[in-house]
Amino acid sequence: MAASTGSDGDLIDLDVTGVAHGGVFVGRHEGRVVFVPDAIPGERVRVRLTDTSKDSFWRGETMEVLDASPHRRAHVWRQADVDVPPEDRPGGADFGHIELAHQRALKLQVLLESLQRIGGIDDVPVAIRPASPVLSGDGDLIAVESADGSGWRTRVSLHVDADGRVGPYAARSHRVIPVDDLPLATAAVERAALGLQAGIPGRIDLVQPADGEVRILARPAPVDHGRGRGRSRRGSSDGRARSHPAPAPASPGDPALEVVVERVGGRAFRVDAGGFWQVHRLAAGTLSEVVSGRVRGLHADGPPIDPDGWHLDLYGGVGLFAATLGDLGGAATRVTSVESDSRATEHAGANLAEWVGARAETARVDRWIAQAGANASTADRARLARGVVVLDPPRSGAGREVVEGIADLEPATIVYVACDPVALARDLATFRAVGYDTTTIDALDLFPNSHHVEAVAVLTRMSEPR
Ligand SMILES: C[S@@+](CC[C@H](N)C(=O)[O-])C[C@H]1O[C@@H](n2cnc3c(N)ncnc32)[C@H](O)[C@@H]1O
Repeated sequence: MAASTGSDGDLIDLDVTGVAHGGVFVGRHEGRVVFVPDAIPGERVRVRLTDTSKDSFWRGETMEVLDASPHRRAHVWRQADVDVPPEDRPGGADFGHIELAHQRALKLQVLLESLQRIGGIDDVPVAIRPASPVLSGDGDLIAVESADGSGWRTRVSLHVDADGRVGPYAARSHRVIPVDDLPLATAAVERAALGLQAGIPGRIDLVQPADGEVRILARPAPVDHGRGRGRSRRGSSDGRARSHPAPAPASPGDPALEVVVERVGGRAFRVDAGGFWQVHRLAAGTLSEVVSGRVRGLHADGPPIDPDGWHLDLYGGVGLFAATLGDLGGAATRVTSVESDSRATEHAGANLAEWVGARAETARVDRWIAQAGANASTADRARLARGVVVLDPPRSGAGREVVEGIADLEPATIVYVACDPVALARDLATFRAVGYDTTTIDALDLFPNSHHVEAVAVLTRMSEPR
């Protein structure tokens, strides 16, 4: 078939047939793949082409819905709806126009397709579910996911541009969009955000830890002494996200370094206000519960984790999953949390103080694993082989070197907590090649109204240790 012709700015009508990784939808125009946001499979939409530079696919933006899916609803964020000009739609809620149950079905589909296509995994049943509710000791509901998936963000980043505008970035852009509401944020974060006055250009993080009080962390953009030529502090005029200067790192006395407390069940975790903590108000509890439940499920007849094992929490942050393992193993649990951020490690040390065998180490996981592989004594290797390794890497995943290094330690069980389906699928394929089978995968909707999905995969060793 002759290749279709088209230019940026052209309008085409597109039958949307599928969902792709990254919050975009896909259709074909005269045989050529076109990716568009703000649509739903089954819809016919009018699209303005925005990138026709590639032969293999084009990109566009949805201007109008010609034939709506029965799963379309009024966008949870009014300003992000399809009747607003695309350049004025704030980013961060790219599934907000879809009924919540159908959002979950689409996320599950993306995960399953990644697992099959990239991971070669098609024999593990996977279901998706919302965040778990929090119950009181008497079983009363204390906190629950909202019916429309709003009000969950305890952390929000806004931006101040050079003209003093405050707001989120527009979708796929570094253009600041002033907004009237922030429906994904908790009510307190939304209130605080909408009350912000413009300050110096840069980022403003709003954080609501367990005490309920919102911290406002101003992160001015670093002064660019000419080294960042070609990068723009005001964003690029074509509306696409490009290289952007990161805010200056926190310095002593910075409110980002204030120590706040987060709670999971009855347990308190110290964390820097500007440090990493799960964003959804129910996420840390949900993930801890799933990890704990799956590990317990492997050993229904004995202790949930081997009391003689050495257990690891890799990419451990302030020790959330090390504590989960500690709760499973009891006071003497030997568990090590490995994390590259030294302040997070410091907090992990305090958070894990009740376990005499717990340690928190500041290191890059790849280096720590390589050293353990090279230097562990025979006794330590035997303990590691009886242990559980939890890993919760950033979006890019763990990668081949880390996966092979973990496999070299031959732990009995691996629990992989993932926030990117493609990176997870790639790493699971590597794990399989080095002797680990994926036995269960739980998909969790911890980012409602966005395309993001969390997954917890459990892997077990295929054969006896060497
Ligand atoms: C997704 S967070 C998980 C943190 C923790 N498991 C939790 O749930 O609170 C990933 C963590 O990995 C850390 N990190 C990123 N790259 C790392 C690396 N190469 N080695 C060690 N830690 C890393 C980050 O600082 C961050 O704390």
